[in-house]
Amino acid sequence: MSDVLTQLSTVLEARKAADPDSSYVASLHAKGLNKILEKVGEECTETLIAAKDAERSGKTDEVIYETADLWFHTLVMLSRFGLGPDDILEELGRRFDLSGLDEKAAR
Ligand SMILES: N=c1c2ncn([C@@H]3O[C@H](COP(=O)(O)OP(=O)(O)OP(=O)(O)O)[C@@H](O)[C@H]3O)c2ncn1[C@@H]1O[C@H](COP(=O)(O)O)[C@@H](O)[C@H]1O
Repeated sequence: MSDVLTQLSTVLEARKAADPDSSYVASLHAKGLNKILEKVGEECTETLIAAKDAERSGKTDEVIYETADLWFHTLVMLSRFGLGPDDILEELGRRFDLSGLDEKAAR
C-alpha cells in the first residue's frame, strides 16, 4: 500500500476520537454516518461532472482533484467501520488473482 494511504488511514483512525471543533474528520464523525455518506455522494457527483468536463476540454486537473476528495471521504466512511485501504486493496488483489490476468501479463 502507498505511504500516503498508510499515513492517512492512521490519521483518520485517530480523528475518530478527536475534538470536532479542531478537526474536519472528527466533525464528520460527530455529525454521524448520514453526513459522511452525504459527502461521499456529493464528491461522487462532483467527480462525474469533472469527468464529463474533461471529455469536452481535454483538461484532467479537476478529475484528479475531485477523485481525491471522493477517495478521501470514502476512506472516512471505511474508518467508521474499522476498515482501511488495505482491506479494499486485498479484495482487488483477490479478484486480480482469480482472473489469472497476472499470469497472462507475465507472458
Ligand atoms: N485529505 C484531506 C481532505 N481532502 C478533502 N478534505 C476536506 O473535505 C472537504 C470537501 O468538501 P467540499 O468540497 O464540499 O468543501 P466544504 O464546503 O468545505 O465542505 P462542507 O462544509 O460542505 O462539509 C473540505 O472541507 C476539505 O478541506 C480533507 N480534509 C482533510 N484531509 C486529510 O485528513 C487529515 C485529517 O484532517 P483534520 O480532521 O481536518 O485534521 C489531514 O491531515 C489531511 O491530510
